[in-house]
Amino acid sequence: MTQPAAAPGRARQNAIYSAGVFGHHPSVPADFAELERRAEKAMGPRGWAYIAGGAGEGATMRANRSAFDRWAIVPRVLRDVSRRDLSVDLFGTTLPAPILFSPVGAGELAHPDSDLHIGRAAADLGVPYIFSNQGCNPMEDVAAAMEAVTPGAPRWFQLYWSTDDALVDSLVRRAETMGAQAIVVTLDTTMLGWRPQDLNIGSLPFARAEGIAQYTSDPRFREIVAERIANPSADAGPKVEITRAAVSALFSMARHLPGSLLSNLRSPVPKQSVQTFLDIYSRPSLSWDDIAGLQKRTSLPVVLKGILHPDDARHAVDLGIDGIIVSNHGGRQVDGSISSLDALPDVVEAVDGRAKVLIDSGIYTGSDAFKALALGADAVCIGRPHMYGLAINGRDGARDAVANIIAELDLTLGLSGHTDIASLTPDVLRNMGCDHRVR
Ligand SMILES: Cc1cc2nc3c(=O)[nH]c(=O)nc-3n(C[C@H](O)[C@H](O)[C@H](O)COP(=O)(O)O)c2cc1C
Ligand SMILES: O=C(O)C(=O)c1ccccc1
Repeated sequence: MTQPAAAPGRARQNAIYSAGVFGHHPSVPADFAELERRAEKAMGPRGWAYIAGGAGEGATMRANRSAFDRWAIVPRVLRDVSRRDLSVDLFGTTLPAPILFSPVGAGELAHPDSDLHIGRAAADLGVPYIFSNQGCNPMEDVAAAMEAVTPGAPRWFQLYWSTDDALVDSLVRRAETMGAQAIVVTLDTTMLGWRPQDLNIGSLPFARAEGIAQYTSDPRFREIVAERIANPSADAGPKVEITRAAVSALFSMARHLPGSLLSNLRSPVPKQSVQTFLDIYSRPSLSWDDIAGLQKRTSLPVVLKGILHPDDARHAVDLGIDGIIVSNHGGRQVDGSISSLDALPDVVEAVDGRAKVLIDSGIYTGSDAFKALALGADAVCIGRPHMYGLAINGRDGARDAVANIIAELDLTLGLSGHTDIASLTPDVLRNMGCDHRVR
């Protein structure tokens, strides 16, 4: 029997091997270790520190990876796996695979116009791109770029809850208008974690106006900036020194700022935009009441990102939340945190089918995705791999880094004796209790 066109594993292998006959190399390496090495070479030191870096001594990042090694797949044979279906339903949309692009801010450190390229990469694959609130391109531009590739290409919006509620409303309205299918509220970054790689070189992308395009393109944000310029005493919060690079980065986004102000190079707008962002982007006082309020303010499904404790998961579903992303932010926030995979089974049990459960942090291969799905995730989100692909080869690199994970997931599914995602349960794994891989 011929393989259906939708089987991504063999199609991808065939494409790579066939191109190899003509001396063409794939756009990105097929394994994570080499992907990471090549990305480091492709990025500048500030980009590498920010994107690859983690919290503290890196224990959470290591835990995210080693958790996968404690679970072993126990393959079954002779089950006719010639036809496989990776599709899953999420909030009324059928996805070709249970995979999403995690929201990643300040991506321009890896590649100019990062979000446009990632958006096109996600649209190529037909899997959702969760736009970051700390994006480098306004969400409307990214949505348009995705539409140009595939009309209706799925996209979600990730929100950081500002101290200014009118800004929250404005961002949510814009997300609804640009066609977002869900709002993801990130809960684990109300303050920036302790990040030695960035601290050691004194680098905070946002202080250089990297990753603030959703703000500088927002009418409410501009209003706040204008108010602060008119009334400097309204200016609050710790001051940061705004570099010349930040000012020129903001001027390069000229079309998102009032032209009259930009025509004057001594304009206070760029400096005030950066300072305003730093002052208001996040509210550490955020509580469950705010989340309940948000559900009343949008018709879109609300997904909470950064949940690790089953009681928080229970609280979320009791409020009628539509989805949860089990995540420790890729190990970038709390050093010594539980890994996402270790947190997953208890969260799945607490949610008990009342909401969708997604996971990210340390999912770098198709085998990792298989294990997370078997432990009860409805879908998995991919963070650094797509950023590394982007750094190495732009849109094609971002696309192929994720295409490789989908391809390996498809092959792992079939080679383990399964033909669809729904049939994956914890029974397909064995807990080995400790690292069992021979390295
Ligand atoms: C460079 C970088 C920037 C990130 N920016 C955001 C962000 O703006 N919003 C957010 O919710 N998560 C952000 N995250 C976290 C990711 O969404 C995701 O949780 C994490 O990358 C998953 O871990 P992984 O990189 O090991 O796959 C960022 C992660 C990285 C690596
Ligand atoms: O770097 C991050 O992981 C991130 O999500 C973030 C978002 C806003 C401000 C600082 C960091």
